[in-house]
Amino acid sequence: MGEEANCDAVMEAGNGNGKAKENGHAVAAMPDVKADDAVVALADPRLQGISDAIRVVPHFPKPGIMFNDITTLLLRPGVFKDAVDMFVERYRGTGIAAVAGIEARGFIFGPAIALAVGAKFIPLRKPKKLPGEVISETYVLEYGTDCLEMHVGAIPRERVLIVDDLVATGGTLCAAINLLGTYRIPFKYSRNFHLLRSSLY
Ligand SMILES: O=P(O)(O)OC[C@H]1O[C@H](OP(=O)(O)OP(=O)(O)O)[C@H](O)[C@@H]1O
Ligand SMILES: Nc1ncnc2[nH]cnc12
Repeated sequence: MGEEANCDAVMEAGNGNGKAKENGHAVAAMPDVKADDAVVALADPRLQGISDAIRVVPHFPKPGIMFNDITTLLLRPGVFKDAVDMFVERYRGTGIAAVAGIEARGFIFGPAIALAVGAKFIPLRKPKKLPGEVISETYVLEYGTDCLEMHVGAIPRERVLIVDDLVATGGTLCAAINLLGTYRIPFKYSRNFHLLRSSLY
């Protein structure tokens, strides 16, 4: 331990309360992004198309939830490609050795990004899906609790990009960070996690 932080937490294509759709921009949870990068990202014309392609379904799966449905984006190959490309362009050549995708929607975007940046893919799965020895992290969602698991043999010692479709409460992303950090995140970085957690909840 004592090494520099080497796990980037990324991604969303809308947020859970529909505000990302209101301002017309996808919101990215990128704790390592500098202000200048954020301005460039918001100015990217592809973001409007991505935002427009995501259907917002009110009161699904229960009253009060504004559900950001990415299946409508997947029906438009050009926009789907834009979403993948934006992450590939940001992370290609940055030393990402592994992409960790969160089940299930992180499995839609993660492998494409992994292949394009030349990284391996690590599935972070829901409980009782992985056959080998696992480590687990339970977390709270907008509509219940859940758990993520990762094969012990997949624990990366390298720079990892976490990919999912959306951040709502941030509980899933924090669980993924905790899971990846179980054996390798130094104290210095844990403090950053705390800031990330605060900003997302
Ligand atoms: O920020 P949070 O409040 O944690 O919510 C975001 C998570 O919720 C959704 O997944 P969900 O658990 O619904 O599972 P699914 O991908 O299998 O539909 C979404 O794909 C994120 O993983
Ligand atoms: N508002 C939302 N839309 C889509 N998926 C979600 N997962 C958690 N909250 C969500």
